[in-house]
Formats: sequence, structure tokens, C-alpha cells
Amino acid sequence: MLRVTNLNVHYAQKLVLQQLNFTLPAGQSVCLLGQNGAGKTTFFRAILNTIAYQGKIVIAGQNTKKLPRAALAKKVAYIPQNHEAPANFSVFEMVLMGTTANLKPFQQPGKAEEKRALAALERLGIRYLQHDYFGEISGGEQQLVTVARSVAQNSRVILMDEPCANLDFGNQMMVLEMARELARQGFLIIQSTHEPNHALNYADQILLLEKQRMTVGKPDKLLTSQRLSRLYHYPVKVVTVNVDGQQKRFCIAARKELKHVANL
Ligand SMILES: Nc1ncnc2c1ncn2[C@@H]1O[C@H](COP(=O)(O)OP(=O)(O)OP(=O)(O)O)[C@@H](O)[C@H]1O
Repeated sequence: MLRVTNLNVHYAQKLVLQQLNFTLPAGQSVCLLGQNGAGKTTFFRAILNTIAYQGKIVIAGQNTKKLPRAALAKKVAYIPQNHEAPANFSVFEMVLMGTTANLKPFQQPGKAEEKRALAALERLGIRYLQHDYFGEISGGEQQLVTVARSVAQNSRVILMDEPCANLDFGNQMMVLEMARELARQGFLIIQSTHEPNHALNYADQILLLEKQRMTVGKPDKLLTSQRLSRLYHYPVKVVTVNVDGQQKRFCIAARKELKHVANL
């Protein structure tokens, strides 16, 4: 579904992504981990063809560099980290806009698109917001609307840049479960996150970005105490807990005392 070959990205003299080579099949929920500034958004930008890069990115057999923007939008939906709030659009209109990626030039959304937009709002549990202005709802609600828009877009690859960042605990779980459900329906979902517990419990596959390089693997193999401590420069322990007969793994901070606080 997504094949990345010899991907290198620089900003001026600064090398951000170096020699990335991997393939991700359809039907997976993938978590992308990496420190602040590691290059997660840059990786998404390369897939979206909005920055210059060396190498090749192929989605469903097609080189994304050669796809016109509209054709790429049919294949990839993107939820950015910070969304601008166009105050004069309603929530329903915002989500309906997602459906236009699949329309012909100048074609207006019809009944089928309206139905899809409403279904996406329903799925995110925010249909009650449909008549509100996007600019007048909370940051977390806006986040859910952008997720609904990407679902309405119906592209087979969905890139989510920290989709849970502004959400309350229940809505975080809902987005994670929805990502997993969409993956079961054949979508490829890649979401960046700073919460290793989301990756440990909800991802089929992990992308771990460290020192410009990407490592790909299953959560139980890749997300060890040692690896996560090294990644975040902070001692953590991954523990296994039996939850209602199921073995779940959690990452917890393992520093015994806060030395940096004592030094203040
Ligand atoms: N337009 C740009 N011009 C120059 N440098 C940039 C640009 N955009 C990003 N960078 C740099 O590239 C590096 C990777 O940035 P990126 O936003 O991809 O990181 P990230 O992993 O998404 O970070 P975070 O987790 O903090 O959102 C950072 O050092 C950043 O300062």
C-alpha cells in the first residue's frame, strides 16, 4: 500500500530524514513515535508531496510525485497538527468538504456526499455539533471534526498528526479504536503520537523515528523499556498487566526521584 524507498529530506543544510526504506500494507493501524523535532510531520509532508525530498514514495502502486494534487487527495487524507479555524464554515460544511476529494472538478456535493458527511459525524459522536460554526467550538471538538472530515474523504490512507493531542481521555480512546476499526476495513492509518501507551495497545505496527532513521516493527518487539528510555532520554519501564484475562503492556516513568527538581 505504502512503499518508501531511499527517502531523504533536508531543510537547507539540516538533514531530517535519512535513507528511509520500508513498506506498509493496507489494513494496519500504525503509530509513529519520535522525540519532538524528530521529523514526524516532515515525513507526512513528504508523503503529501508538499516538501522537496529525494527518494520515492509509492501509494497503491503509484509514485506520489507524479500524481496531481487532486489525485493524491483521493488516496491520502491528512489531519494536521494545528488546524486553522475558518470561522465562517459550519461543522457540517467542514466535514462535507472532505467528500469533495472524490468529486469531479466543479461538481457540487450531492445527497450521497451529505449522507457520508453525516455518517462521519455520527461515527465520531459529534453529529450534535453539525450546525455550530467550526471557529466557535473547542480545540478538542475541532480535532474531532478534522478526524470526521478525513473519514468522510474516504481515502485509503489516513495520516493523523497527533490526533489525540487535544482530546479528553474518552475521546482519545474513541479515536484510537476508530483507527483500529478503519484498519480492519482495509484502510492504512498512520498516526503520530507522543504517548507510548497508545502505541503499545492500539498499533498493529510501529514506526520509530530516531536520529533521522526509521525502524519498523511490532509493538511488543520494538517498544521495550530500553528502547523507549533511549528514545525519550528518560528512564521508563514497560510492564505487563493482566486486565480481565488479557495481557496488556503499559509504559510508566521509572525515575525514582526527580533530580532536576532537587537541583532547582
Ligand atoms: N520549514 C522548515 N524549515 C526548516 N526547518 C524545519 C522546517 N520544518 C521543520 N523543520 C525542522 O525539522 C525538524 C523536524 O521537524 P518536524 O516538525 O517534522 O518534527 P516532529 O517530529 O513533527 O516534531 P513535534 O513532535 O515537535 O511536532 C525540526 O528540527 C524542525 O525544526
